[in-house]
Amino acid sequence: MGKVDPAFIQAPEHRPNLFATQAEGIPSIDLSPLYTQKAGDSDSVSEPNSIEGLVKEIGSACKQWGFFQVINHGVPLDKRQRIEASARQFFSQSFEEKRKIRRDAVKVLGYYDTEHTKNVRDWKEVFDFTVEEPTLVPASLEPDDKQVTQWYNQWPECPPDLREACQEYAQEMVNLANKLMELIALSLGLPAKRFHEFFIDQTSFIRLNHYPPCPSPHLALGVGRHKDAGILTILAQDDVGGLEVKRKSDGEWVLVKPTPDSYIINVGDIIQVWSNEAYESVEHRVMVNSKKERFSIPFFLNPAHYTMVKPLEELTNEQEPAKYRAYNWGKFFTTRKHSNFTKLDVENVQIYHFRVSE
Ligand SMILES: O=C(O)CCC(=O)C(=O)O
Ligand SMILES: [Fe+2]
Repeated sequence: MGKVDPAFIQAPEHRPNLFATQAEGIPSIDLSPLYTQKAGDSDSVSEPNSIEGLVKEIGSACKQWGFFQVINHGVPLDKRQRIEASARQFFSQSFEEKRKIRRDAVKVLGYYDTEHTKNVRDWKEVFDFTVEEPTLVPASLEPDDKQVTQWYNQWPECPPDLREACQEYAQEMVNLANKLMELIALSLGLPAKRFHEFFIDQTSFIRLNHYPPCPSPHLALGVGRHKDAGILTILAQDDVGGLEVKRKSDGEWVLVKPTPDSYIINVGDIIQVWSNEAYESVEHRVMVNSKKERFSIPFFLNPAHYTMVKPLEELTNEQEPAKYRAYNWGKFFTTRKHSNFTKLDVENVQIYHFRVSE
C-alpha cells in the first residue's frame, strides 16, 4: 500500500476530521464487582445484590451510547500481549509470505487486504479466524438451500505460536462475552442466563487488524462507517487511537481514547433486534494517520448459523409489537462476508431490510 488508489477515497461527507476536539467520550465501567463475590459464585452474575449497580451502568451505557469501555475485566494481560505480539510479527512479513494463507472465494478465513466497507476500500490488512473449528455455515446464499458447509481456519507458518496465542485468547473472549451477556440480560429484565443458548455452535470470529501509515489520512479510512452485524463486539486497541463512535445524543463523531488494558464493547445489530430497539447498534469508523501504524483485535460474538433473529417475546407485547421480522443469521452472515469480499453495485444486506414499517 503506497500511493492512495482512488478505491480508498471516501466521498467528501464521509471524510474524517483529523483535528476534531476531544469531546465527552464513551462510559468506562469497572467490572471488578464480578470478581469480588463470595466463593462459589465467581462464575455467575446471577447474584443480584452485589452487581445491581453494575447492571444499571451497563444498561444505561447500552441505551445512551451503544458503546462502553471495561476495566478490571478478568482477561489476563499476558494473553493479550501474546496475541498482540504475534499479530505484529505476522503482519511484518512480506506480502508473498502473508498471501500463502490468503482468503479467496472458497476459503473465507485467513489473510486479506482488500476489504470494502460500503464499497470503499479500507486502508488495512486483516487476518480472520473463527472460534469454533470448524464453523458450520450455510453452503449457499440461496434462501431455500438448507445445505451446510464447514469453514476451517488457515494458520500461517510464521510466527509459529500465533495459532496457540489466538486460540487461548479466543477462550478468554468467549468467557468475557458470556459475563457481559449475563449483565446485558439482567439489564433488560431477563434471567441472567437468557442468552446462554446462543453460545452453542457459535459463528464468532476474531480479526487481527493492521492499519499501516497512510499518506492521505484526510481522504481514506481504516474502516469506513458501519455497524457491527453480530451480537456484541469486544475490541482491544493499541495506544495509537483512531476509532470514532457516532454519539447518539448529537450525531458527532467522537474519538475513543486508548486506555491501557481495557476493552471496548459495543452492541451489535442482533441485540438491537432482540431488544426490539431498547438498545441500538451504533455507527463507528476508524481513522488512519500518516506516521504511525495501528493494530486492533475485535472479537465478534455471533450465534449459530441456524438462529432465527427476531425480537424476544418477553420484550414485545400489544403496546410494543415486534419491530422486525425474523431473519436467518447464517444467510445474513454469509451474504455479508461474500459482499465485503467482492465489490458490489448494490447495497449490502442490512437489518432495516427486515424492519416492520410503522
Ligand atoms: O479497529 C478498530 O478500532 C475497530 C474495527 C472495527 O470496527 C471492525 O473491524 O468492525
Ligand atoms: Fe466495527
